[in-house]
Amino acid sequence: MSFYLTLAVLAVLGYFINKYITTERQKHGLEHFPGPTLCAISHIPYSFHFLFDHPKWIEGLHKKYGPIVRIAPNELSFISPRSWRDIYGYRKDHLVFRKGQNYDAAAFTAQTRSIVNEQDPAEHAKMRKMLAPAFSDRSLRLQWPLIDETVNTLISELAKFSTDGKPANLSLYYSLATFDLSVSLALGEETHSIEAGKPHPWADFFQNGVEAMGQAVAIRRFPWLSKLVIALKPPPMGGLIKQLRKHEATCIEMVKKRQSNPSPRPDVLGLVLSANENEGNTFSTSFMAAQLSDVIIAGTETTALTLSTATHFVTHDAEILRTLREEIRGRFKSYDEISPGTVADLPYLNAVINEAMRIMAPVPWPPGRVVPMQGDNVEGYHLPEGTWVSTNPYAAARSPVNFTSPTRFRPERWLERDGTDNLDASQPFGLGPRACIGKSLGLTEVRLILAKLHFKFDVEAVDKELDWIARTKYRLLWKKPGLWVRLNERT
Ligand code: HEM
Repeated sequence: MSFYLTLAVLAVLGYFINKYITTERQKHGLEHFPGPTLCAISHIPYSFHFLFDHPKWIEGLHKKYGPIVRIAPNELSFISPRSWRDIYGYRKDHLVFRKGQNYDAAAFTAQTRSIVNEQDPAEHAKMRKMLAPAFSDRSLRLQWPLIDETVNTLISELAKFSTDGKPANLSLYYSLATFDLSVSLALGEETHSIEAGKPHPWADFFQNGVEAMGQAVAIRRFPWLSKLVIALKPPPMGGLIKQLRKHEATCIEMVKKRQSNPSPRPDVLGLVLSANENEGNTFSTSFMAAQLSDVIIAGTETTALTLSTATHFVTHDAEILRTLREEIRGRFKSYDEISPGTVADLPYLNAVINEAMRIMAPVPWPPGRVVPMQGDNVEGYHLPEGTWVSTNPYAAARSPVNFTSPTRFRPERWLERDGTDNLDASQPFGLGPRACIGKSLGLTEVRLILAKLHFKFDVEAVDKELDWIARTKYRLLWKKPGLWVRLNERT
């Protein structure tokens, strides 16, 4: 009897679970899209993976389910070049897809909106216009001497390793250099972490605080949990929230300091203030600090990761290293000829950089957007209003649907006239109105550092077996492993 009773209870339970799953699957009108059942009914898988391995998880889902995957109850992930254009680009007679709630977890959101997290397209356009004068070609030219000076400091410090015959950890030195560059170019503050050979105290935030933002993104998908965490501040969240507040206070202090010492130095703050003064615009200190915090966060580890990925793959392939060296050493007769103005058109160097950003997208999270009023088409499918969508930068650029031998580092694919790769599937700087405002600056930094490095030194990897992709951990941005090299200065 008890056997039949158990069977009956299980049957009823099974019926209700099945009914629940079917109802949840159909709730958002996305039941026709493939994906794991748990993702269709719960945010748990998305949030869990957001804490640890999101890009690699999404890459795996696309391999299993195809080019469109339902990754959360109300959310689809895409990988095609067309989806980049549909979701992020400008389309005639279409509304802009605004940023989704993932961006609410950024620094300063409790006080003010900023360029990265502003969701309203009209408000964002105003902010972008306000910051644009600092990122024009003219401004970049004014910043060239500042960039050159910091890169020369980096190369001089690295030369000491060559003299001492000790290996250097380029992962570390790239982060030190891009941090010094970002702070100097944003705020005019000198942090001298290259010379110190270790991160500036403020730079701690850029690993741990950014990681905290990633945790906040994961938690915010469960509003009750989010409230609980804010109220109880359990470790490590309590410490990380404190660190976020400290970072905000540091930014505000630095902006105040710079505002009380007006100078003609062409840093972002100076350029923005003078351009907007002419227009009669004024901004609160916390508003400016939020913008500069974004500029520093957005410009530091993205650039450092690109440098590290490029260096890793170049030093693990003798043919690529030889071709790159020949191009750089063939183009320049002396070190002093290498400058921000002369490194732009080295085709093989640019191909190496494009390939590094393809194989390891520096911004690896899904840049989520929301389908606007009355729904819209993405990749030919009409999606209901409010659906969350993204093209996954990591999965798209590493998909065999878009690239032949996608896990192979092959700069030549960027130089082939009639190659078969869908190069447009790799969009490391994003597309459309929210694309990277610092693209030219970031590329100038990367080109200059790599050109000077390979002109000055023969660079040799210490760990020939290092698996860069496996050892680089996702923590909203990437946490890089050590990249140890021997540097032999050329005579
Ligand atoms: C290799 C280097 C870089 C890469 C790959 C990169 C990538 C990106 C991407 C993908 C976005 C769009 C993010 C989104 O939609 O959520 C973005 C936005 C942004 N980036 Fe970069 N970035 C780099 C360097 C820089 C630098 C050097 C700066 C400034 C100094 C910078 C400042 C910004 C800002 C302010 C935004 C927000 C733009 C907006 O929403 O209007 N980035 N970046």
